[in-house]
Amino acid sequence: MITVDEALGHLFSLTQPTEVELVSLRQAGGRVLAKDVFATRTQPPFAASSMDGYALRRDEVEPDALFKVIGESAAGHRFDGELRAGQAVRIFTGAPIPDGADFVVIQEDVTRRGDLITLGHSIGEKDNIRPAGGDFTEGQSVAAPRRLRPADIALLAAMNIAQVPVFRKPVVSILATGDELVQPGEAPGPDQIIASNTYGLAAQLEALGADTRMMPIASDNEGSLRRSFELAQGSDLIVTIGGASVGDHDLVAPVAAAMGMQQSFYKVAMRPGKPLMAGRLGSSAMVGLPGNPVSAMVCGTIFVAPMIRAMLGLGQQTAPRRKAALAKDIPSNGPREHYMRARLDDQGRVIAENRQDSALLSVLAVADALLVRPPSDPAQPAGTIVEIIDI
Ligand SMILES: Nc1nc2c(c(=O)[nH]1)N[C@H]1C(S)=C(S)[C@@H](COP(=O)(O)OP(=O)(O)OC[C@H]3O[C@@H](n4cnc5c(N)ncnc54)[C@H](O)[C@@H]3O)O[C@H]1N2
Ligand code: MOO
Repeated sequence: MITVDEALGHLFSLTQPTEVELVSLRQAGGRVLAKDVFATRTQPPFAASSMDGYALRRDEVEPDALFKVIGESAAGHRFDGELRAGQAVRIFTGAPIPDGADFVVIQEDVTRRGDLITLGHSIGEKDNIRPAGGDFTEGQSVAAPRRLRPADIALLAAMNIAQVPVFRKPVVSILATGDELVQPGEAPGPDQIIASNTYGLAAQLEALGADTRMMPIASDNEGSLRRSFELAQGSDLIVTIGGASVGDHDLVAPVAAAMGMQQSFYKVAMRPGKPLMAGRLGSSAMVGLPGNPVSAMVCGTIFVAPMIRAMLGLGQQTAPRRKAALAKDIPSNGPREHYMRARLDDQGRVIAENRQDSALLSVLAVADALLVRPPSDPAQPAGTIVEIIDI
């Protein structure tokens, strides 16, 4: 059996970033910027007022000074003339500073009568002017790769970048196998259960930016599995679930092999997730996840999610870990790396769930984190610092 890190190394060598496509700004949120982009303009393009008030000359500011208001500068409509000594221009937030002015007094500090204003006694030093280019200048870049957050979208919009180069969403076909499975909403027979982890995995990978396709459930026979694999052809990644172990009905590996899969590995020293398999099938990377629902979801976090990030050009990174203190003792671990389902208490300390069976979705659903136990880790008392992966 290989280690989790070795398995990840193999999985990364099966992936490559997808091609670059241009999408409109409205479609770009959450996508990964594939090329550096450059501001096509300067913002603000002119010195602008940051307050509603009066533009005038700084060297004329003194208590009780009197000015004549000679016009108005509003956002979108500048004052066309030039301001001279003793003059002020009514100005609003975002409006261009008139030529000749270098200071804005906020209207709260001014008394106006007709077209005359008198300054108050506590004007201060702040000029209330945003200089041209104070936010960004033409040619300034936003560097790729970067997952575009709402703030990035606003910045690209301000830079007048309407079409954004992003990595194409990797197409992931998800293929459940097993005679016992029916889709949610269908009526299961007496020996059947509902396919669940396929839906969990699809939600997980969609949230990361994959375009997931749910294949029909394959029955436990060669013909059915073959048809499902054929339907999934051309995907960037084919993820099978179930049929990965050593039972008589575990046909994923033999059928994939008969269809030409070049296997990179089978079995990883981890718990849950031991019977993980991967390889290349035609033009697709293929990962065979174990069927136990929690095993499939944990492998989704530890293996498939990093593959998707790599395909999206975000580099080859393991699932992010952080440190936390144990709130309760934990028993010794066996020979495989263990990803225990765990909760965080209100002080951020971690508590391993009592029941760790890889069939228990209700336990996974209330877990906040996976507590990572190294192979053969001895029992640990409360207070020990451990590594966790937020889920
Ligand atoms: N003799 C051995 N038996 C098993 C071993 C072993 O090493 N020797 N490994 C165990 C481990 S660990 C796991 S994990 C499972 C993995 O088995 P498979 O990948 O072959 O999965 P199945 O047998 O098809 O299913 C296991 C379990 O999960 C349910 N299942 C399957 N697919 C789905 C789905 N899409 N949604 C919900 N539930 C699903 C299935 O009904 C089974 O209950 O093997 C152990 N056995
Ligand atoms: O490793 Mo299996 O994935 O424990 O349930």
